[in-house]
Amino acid sequence: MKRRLTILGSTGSIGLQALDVVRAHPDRFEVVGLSAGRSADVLREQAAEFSPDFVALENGDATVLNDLPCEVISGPGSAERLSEVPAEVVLNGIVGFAGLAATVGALGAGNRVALANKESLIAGGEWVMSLAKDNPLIPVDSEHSAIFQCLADRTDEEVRGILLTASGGPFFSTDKARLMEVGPEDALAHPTWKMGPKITIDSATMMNKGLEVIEAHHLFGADYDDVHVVVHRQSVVHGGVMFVDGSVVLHAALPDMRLPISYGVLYPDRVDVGAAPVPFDGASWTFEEPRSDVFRCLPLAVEAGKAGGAYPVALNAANEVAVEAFLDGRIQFLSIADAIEEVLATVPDFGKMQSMEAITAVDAWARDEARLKIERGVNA
Ligand SMILES: NC(=O)C1=CN([C@@H]2O[C@H](COP(=O)(O)OP(=O)(O)OC[C@H]3O[C@@H](n4cnc5c(N)ncnc54)[C@H](OP(=O)(O)O)[C@@H]3O)[C@@H](O)[C@H]2O)C=CC1
Ligand SMILES: CC(=O)[C@@H](O)[C@H](O)COP(=O)(O)O
Ligand SMILES: [Mn+2]
Repeated sequence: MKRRLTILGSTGSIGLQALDVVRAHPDRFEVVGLSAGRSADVLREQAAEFSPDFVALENGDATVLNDLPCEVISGPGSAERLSEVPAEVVLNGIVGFAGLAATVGALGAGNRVALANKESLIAGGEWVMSLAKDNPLIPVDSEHSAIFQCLADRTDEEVRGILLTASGGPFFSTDKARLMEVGPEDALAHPTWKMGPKITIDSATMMNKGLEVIEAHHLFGADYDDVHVVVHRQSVVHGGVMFVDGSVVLHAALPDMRLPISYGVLYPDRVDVGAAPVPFDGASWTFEEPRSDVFRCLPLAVEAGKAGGAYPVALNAANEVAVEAFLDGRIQFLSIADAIEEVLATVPDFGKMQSMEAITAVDAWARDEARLKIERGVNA
């Protein structure tokens, strides 16, 4: 049976790997829709190969799509409109807060969501989970896919905690003096994963792990103190579940996003995506404590998650602005955490985050605040 699949962000790292999965298993998929941000030419080529019913282009020049034999949606809100088109599964591979509207759109339309866009859960939190009550939300983030697989249908009473592994990024062993000098090129050199620029910088600051703690809290209903981050430099063990009897079930695979993507879109089936098996040839697996004194984004995120309400929304927005500023060479690497900390220190009472309007208002406020603080010199 073919699964009717929409891929949002088909021109990005997650999207391209999802299309590799479809290419490897054409008998398993019918492509309903593909969406891009600006890359109209790439989207056009993808449409020619995968014959979707719809393409959606959020920001680019859509005229090159005009002669495609499918419906073209273009302009702001395109991905959200595509997310609402009936599909058996919508893979959300959009980067950043921009993905929230599409997660909400897909869930509202009754479509199953395979979620790579973790920012949806950071900003949308309980509200998104409440929308997902009747529709499954399948995690695609590698650690959460791992944990989801380890949990299977275990009950809350059996589970003591969640184990979230972190690669430690390119700077795990770098001293603080050197971290004041590292630039975008250094930070984009992730040791184990090849990903888009935003998440790669998040991995280098360890904000990615902080966002993933919040993501695990929402997806699995885990208390923050029961989500344990451990640095595992090899990125082979992706996560685990700690049980009340003292045992831990771990998930291992070589670092290859085609695995969690294929599992997420074909759940509960598993297929061969051509990944190499985990070698048991004497290679060591190591586990270490995170350096939260240097990588302050991790504790900042956990604090924001615990505070709840507007705090995780503001954390996410400030982080997006600060990462962009770092990539543009406007702030130093360590100033990413400074900018976020300064924004979090001034969050007013925004009330409950139970609608797109409420969340968008906090997001816009925090972006303005972060830009102001960066302009005034967060490095000073
Ligand atoms: N890459 C990975 O291995 C992993 C990624 N994730 C998460 O998955 C998400 C995607 O990451 P990744 O694939 O690395 O990111 P990329 O930057 O590689 O790709 C982002 C995709 O989103 C599209 N896009 C960007 N802005 C908008 C917008 N405003 N509206 C609609 N579409 C937009 C881009 O389109 P275009 O390029 O055409 O402008 C592109 O297709 C992130 O949330 C990330 O944290 C999670 C785990 C692993
Ligand atoms: C592949 C994936 O899921 C990323 O989120 C990955 O976890 C990033 O690596 P870090 O562990 O360095 O954040
Ligand atoms: Mn991850």
